[in-house]
Amino acid sequence: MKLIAPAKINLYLEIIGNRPDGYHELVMILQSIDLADEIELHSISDETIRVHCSHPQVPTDKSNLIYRAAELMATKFPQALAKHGGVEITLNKHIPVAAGLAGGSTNAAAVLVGIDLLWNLGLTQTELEDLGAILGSDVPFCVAGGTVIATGRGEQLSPLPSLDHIYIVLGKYRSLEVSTAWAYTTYRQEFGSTYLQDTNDLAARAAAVHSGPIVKAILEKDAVAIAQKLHNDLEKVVLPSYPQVLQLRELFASQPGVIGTMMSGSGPSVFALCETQQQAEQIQQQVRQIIPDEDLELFVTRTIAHGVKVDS
Ligand SMILES: C[C@](O)(CO)[C@H](O)COP(=O)(O)OP(=O)(O)OC[C@H]1O[C@@H](n2ccc(N)nc2=O)[C@H](O)[C@@H]1O
Ligand SMILES: Nc1ncnc2c1ncn2[C@@H]1O[C@H](COP(=O)(O)OP(=O)(O)OP(=O)(O)O)[C@@H](O)[C@H]1O
Repeated sequence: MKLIAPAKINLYLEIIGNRPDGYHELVMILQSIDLADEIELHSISDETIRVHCSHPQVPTDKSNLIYRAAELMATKFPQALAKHGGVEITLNKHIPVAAGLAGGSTNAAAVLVGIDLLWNLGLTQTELEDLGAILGSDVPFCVAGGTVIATGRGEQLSPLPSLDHIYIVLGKYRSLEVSTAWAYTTYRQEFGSTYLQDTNDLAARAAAVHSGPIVKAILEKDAVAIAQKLHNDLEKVVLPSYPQVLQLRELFASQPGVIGTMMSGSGPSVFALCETQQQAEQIQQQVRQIIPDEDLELFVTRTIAHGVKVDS
């Protein structure tokens, strides 16, 4: 079985409070993009989990989110494991690693969906999302995909009408990795005093985003209005610490045809929104001429309406 595991960008990321579990209360708008990994998955006779990936930055031991997703399914469904045997999983990596694009999260989501099908478990999407939440805050979204408002620590999903064919130029320096935990911890240290405390205030803030300008623009499929309302609180701590990311963001913003630009998630990926594929390709070429450094990976991709799916 072969599955497609799309990456994501954050069109909106607001940190609104602390949680008792040490995570942050968020209001986000997550968007699936065409840049994706491929996951091949098949049953093997013994009850083991084998992970293969040739990417130098991706571990193939038990720390890999692919392994952890398969292990979770084996733990939750021991009878199915005994009946069908273990799984051998091969990851063909295209999504930059530790980039703010949910690379590991979407791989985990693909394994949950794939094993559900392989073992004929018949799990609902909500059940798969709930299993995903055990593995990481972005995994439930990666199961669902499309255009979604996410609250809580990112696992409470409220789907929006999907955006597709908004074109994107995405840039990530191979040598840069940003720890998501570092970004949130640093944000808390610097801005934690602004956090909302009361549950009702948190709910009111989430509702305000739901009825606010960027969701209105999404409902109207107004790409220019969406691009003007992009937001990411984590830029406040990542950009000052990573000047190359700030430089790339400013370079994107200066290119004709770019309607908006933002860092994705905890970075260091930066994306620029464009209205046509031709504009995106021209911007990619222009940026490559300005920054010939091969350390900078540049992609042209687009918004899509789905998350993890079986490759037809
Ligand atoms: C930055 C984003 O990618 C935006 O979509 C997500 O918020 C992070 O999603 P993720 O990488 O799946 O996050 P997890 O693997 O669950 O958590 C990684 C670390 O990020 C921090 N974290 C994550 C989510 C959240 N709501 N609050 C947090 O403080 C925690 O320190 C946690 O230990
Ligand atoms: N399947 C996987 N693919 C990529 N990285 C993985 C995987 N499994 C574990 N990792 C580890 O997870 C770390 C974070 O990688 P990942 O690509 O998921 O970050 P990310 O895209 O920033 O995630 P998010 O946007 O959810 O914060 C990497 O440093 C890598 O060592």
